[in-house]
Amino acid sequence: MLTVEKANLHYGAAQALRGISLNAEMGKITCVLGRNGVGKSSLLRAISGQHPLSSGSVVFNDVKLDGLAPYNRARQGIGYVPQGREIFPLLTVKENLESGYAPVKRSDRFIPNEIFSLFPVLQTMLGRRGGDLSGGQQQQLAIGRALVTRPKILVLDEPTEGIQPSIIKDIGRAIKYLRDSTGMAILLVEQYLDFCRELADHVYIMDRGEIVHEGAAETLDTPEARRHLTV
Ligand SMILES: Nc1ncnc2c1ncn2[C@@H]1O[C@H](COP(=O)(O)OP(=O)(O)OP(=O)(O)O)[C@@H](O)[C@H]1O
Repeated sequence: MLTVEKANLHYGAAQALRGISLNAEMGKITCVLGRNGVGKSSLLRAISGQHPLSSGSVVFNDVKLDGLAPYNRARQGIGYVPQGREIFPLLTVKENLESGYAPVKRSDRFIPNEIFSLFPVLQTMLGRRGGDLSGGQQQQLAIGRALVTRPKILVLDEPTEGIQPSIIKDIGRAIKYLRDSTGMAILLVEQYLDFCRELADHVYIMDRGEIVHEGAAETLDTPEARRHLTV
């Protein structure tokens, strides 16, 4: 299980996370919802090691991650799919996938077939440049690249952002498959309510750097939860 405890994070004098505590359990999909700018990406950057916490801690399967570099967190099993996907545009799809080899041991340095079963388009486009793919295909590639690192938890930053509905469905199916077949934990932040309602086992809502609601996916339909999500 991933546990974030009393996390505070600053950008200079500006505080983006204010005492955030949450859990993401193995074999469960945990969604963090919230409007623009409430600190969702900052939370994931803190978990993946892209930005340090000012105080508080991140613990994964009893290992304290604070102070570990991103590649060492990847070795601990944290697979991070960043907002905007961050595909290498001039590298091929195959090379982009292979860029996930860095944290894995030599014997695991191959692309698992499962990735092509989940996202067949990646197999047909292996020789194409990452920058030539559509936004939805790049999102699939970014998830594929994270899976190459053999994660125990997949951490996704707005996987539906700017993506057409048919590919959103494919991505939703893939996320459910990964939960059910591998028992990995999935933690995703989103603004797209229906996607979370459909997928989540547990939800949190953030507002201005704080957790303001926590519960089962059905609780998203309560007036109290809606109040934090409407613009
Ligand atoms: N590198 C940075 N330097 C300074 N302030 C930042 C930086 N990154 C984010 N912020 C600020 O921190 C706050 C939280 O931003 P964050 O990106 O975590 O929110 P978010 O909920 O992910 O928003 P979005 O949905 O727009 O991605 C915002 O006020 C934002 O302007």
